[in-house]
Amino acid sequence: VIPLADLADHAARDFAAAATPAALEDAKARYLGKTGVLTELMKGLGKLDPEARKARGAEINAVKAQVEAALNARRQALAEAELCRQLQAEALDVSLPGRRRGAGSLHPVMRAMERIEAIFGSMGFEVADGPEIETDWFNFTALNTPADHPARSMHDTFYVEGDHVLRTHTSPMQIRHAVRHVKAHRHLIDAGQTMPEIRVIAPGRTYRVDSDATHSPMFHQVEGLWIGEAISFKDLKAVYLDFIQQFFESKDLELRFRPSFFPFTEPSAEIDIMFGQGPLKGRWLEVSGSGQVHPQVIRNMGLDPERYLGFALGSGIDRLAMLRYGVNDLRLFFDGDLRFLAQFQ
Ligand SMILES: Cc1ccc(OCc2nc(C(=O)N[C@H]3CCS(=O)(=O)C3)cs2)cc1
Repeated sequence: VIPLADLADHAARDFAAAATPAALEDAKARYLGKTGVLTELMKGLGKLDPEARKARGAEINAVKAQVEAALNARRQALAEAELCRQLQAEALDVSLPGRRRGAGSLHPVMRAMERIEAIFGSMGFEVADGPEIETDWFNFTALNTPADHPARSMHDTFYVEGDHVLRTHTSPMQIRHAVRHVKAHRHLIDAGQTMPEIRVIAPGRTYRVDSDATHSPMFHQVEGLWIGEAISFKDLKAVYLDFIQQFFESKDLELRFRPSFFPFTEPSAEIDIMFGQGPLKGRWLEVSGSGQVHPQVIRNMGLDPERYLGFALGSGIDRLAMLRYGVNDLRLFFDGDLRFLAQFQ
């Protein structure tokens, strides 16, 4: 049995040893509960005479108050310890940088297309647009491609119902633009006055039945057309050299024409470039086709080929983008893999 005088200290040590609120409630019960020490002492008061009971009762109440004070102090301490633990556990480091919401970005082929449009735009070329599903006339016939030409075959061209095709190049847009331009200036032409030159590029999606590391069924082309009364190969070379130097941001590159054949140009030439530095240094790279627009195509625009002439060129935008960005597999452009695309933020 603990003497009354030591009870408060004893209880305080008991409460201090209680590590959790539940343990503290158990310790509390030992002193203040139904069978607690203090409760038993109070019960013992009944045996005493009134005088002694009053005095003893006061002594017990004084100790009870000390025990309750010790109990509340411990409750407070446990509550603060719990709060401190929570604050530690749930602390937010407000100095951390915010979580970025990944910003989208333009696809590398579209970046190349916009770059090409800006460069030709600075040389006075308009940008034509037109349907991706084309008629046989605009995709082949108007471009002097004979009925039995291999390009028309099913293993090269996607046919959709009727005699429509998925355009195999962006040339149809050039023809459409030229026909509209000639119609709009018919009055000047017939009056023997000067028709404003046709100076247009036609960038866009094109489709061919082909698929490997350097060919995709859908790819992107840009074609250029400059028609006037005295436009020749020298203009083509000047325009193309300026374009390609700006596109690759380098004057340290050479350009050469290599004789070739296209139904819509005569004479025709492939254009190769060679970088003076970098990983592709010293290698001739085919980048375009070009030529003097064929007289029949001039006629199909509604112009007299004895009076109007000019050049045309065509380039694969995906190919130019691959060269500019060092991409070695065309299919990477179309996989939609964010690890690849994020490099072009
Ligand atoms: C009215 C009109 C008249 C002539 C035209 O000639 C467009 C031309 N294209 C090429 C050419 O070689 N193109 C290909 C090269 C790479 S590619 O991406 O496969 C397309 C040469 S001349 C176009 C429109």
